[in-house]
Amino acid sequence: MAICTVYTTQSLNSTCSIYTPTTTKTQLSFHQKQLVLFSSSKRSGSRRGGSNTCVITCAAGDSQTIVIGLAADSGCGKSTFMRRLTSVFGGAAEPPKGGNPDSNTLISDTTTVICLDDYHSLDRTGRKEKGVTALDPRANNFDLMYEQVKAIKDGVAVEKPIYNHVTGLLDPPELIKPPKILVIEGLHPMFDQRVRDLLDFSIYLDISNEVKFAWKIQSVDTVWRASKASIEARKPDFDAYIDPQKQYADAVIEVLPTQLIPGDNEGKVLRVKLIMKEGVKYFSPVYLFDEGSTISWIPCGRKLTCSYPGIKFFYGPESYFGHEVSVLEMDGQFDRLDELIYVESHLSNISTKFYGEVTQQMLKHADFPGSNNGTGLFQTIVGLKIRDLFEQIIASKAAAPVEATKA
Ligand SMILES: Nc1ncnc2c1ncn2[C@@H]1O[C@H](COP(=O)(O)OP(=O)(O)OP(=O)(O)O)[C@@H](O)[C@H]1O
Ligand SMILES: O=C(CO)[C@H](O)[C@H](O)COP(=O)(O)O
Repeated sequence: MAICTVYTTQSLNSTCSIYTPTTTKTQLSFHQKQLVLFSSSKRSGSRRGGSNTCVITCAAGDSQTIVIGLAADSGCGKSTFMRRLTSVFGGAAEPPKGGNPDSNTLISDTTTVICLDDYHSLDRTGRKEKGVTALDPRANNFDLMYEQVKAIKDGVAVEKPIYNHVTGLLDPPELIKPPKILVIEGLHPMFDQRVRDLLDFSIYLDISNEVKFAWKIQSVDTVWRASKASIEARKPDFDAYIDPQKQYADAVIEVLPTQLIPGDNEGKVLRVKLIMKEGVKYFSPVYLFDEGSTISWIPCGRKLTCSYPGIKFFYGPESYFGHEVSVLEMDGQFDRLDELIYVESHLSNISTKFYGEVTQQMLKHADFPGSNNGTGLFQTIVGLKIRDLFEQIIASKAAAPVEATKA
């Protein structure tokens, strides 16, 4: 907390203006805000407010960390999504320099991504002994998770534990300094209400079981039976503790088998839904052609090459866990990523900074899983929406006056 002493006959530096009703010395206190005063004979601002109120307006508004939650089961594309998100902000995301080589943290200029596995309270042996999975709340320390996410949000660095996925042990902690954007990704970012309330935006990756199996088979084909068995063993806890979090998410990316090939369960062609909650501050849902209408669109034709089974978009309003949402759906896959610009130009509210930015991002990461379908497209768009949300929050803080009563 910094103390700011305000003399009404002085002006503040160029980022601040002071409006005060008297010429007497006034003391104000700020949370995480330091104001530099310069002596000047000029008086800045004008009289405003009641006789007992000082108002200070500062352009500096980036002292508080914005917190984003990303929930999903393991192996559901969180890391891929994080790579797309950090790329939107520019700069590479890397583990903390000189730290534990098995750290789960990724730091870039703007973002720090921490993995909530680091709040496991039981290590691998401990879970085995107690007969609980990592998805069980009893295997996680929500008090510490809350305290540390709150501290970071308030601008205070923390010593966060590390869960080592190589050894299955809890390693000594690592220092996490408050970034501009903190992403907490993992199994439980929206499970504990205290942590949930700290989130400025939340996302749930909802991968259907059929698709989960398909992705596991692709990634570890030699032990796919074990993977399938592990998905099945985790399912009761997944259903009890992970899946219900999607009701709290501001955006859900739901991944299902295609409907374009009757009876298809292969999980190669995907039907992906972007479910966007209405009424979320600083977040305006994406729409296709005409906001609020219901539209089914097959873009294949002169401008978009589509081989079998083609591509189908859907857009419309729906209800999701009692919330009003907008849903954008894409079934099928792109043959040529450079032609994605045709689809992008028909979408609105995608928060790009220039024409074709979605297509540029998709082309840049063409080798990431899901780049030829709705998973990559919607992850990229959500990344752009988060950048927009961040910029709006910063701008609103810069514009917001700080009010204090005269001491
Ligand atoms: N959009 C996608 N399309 C196809 N396969 C995908 C997609 N996203 C992820 N996968 C597959 O799932 C695997 C896991 O992806 P990723 O590492 O991004 O998930 P994760 O949730 O971070 O996993 P973990 O929790 O195990 O760290 C990838 O290796 C890839 O084979
Ligand atoms: O669900 C998980 C989240 O990633 C992991 O299974 C959990 O963190 C335990 O990890 P490990 O299997 O490496 O002991």
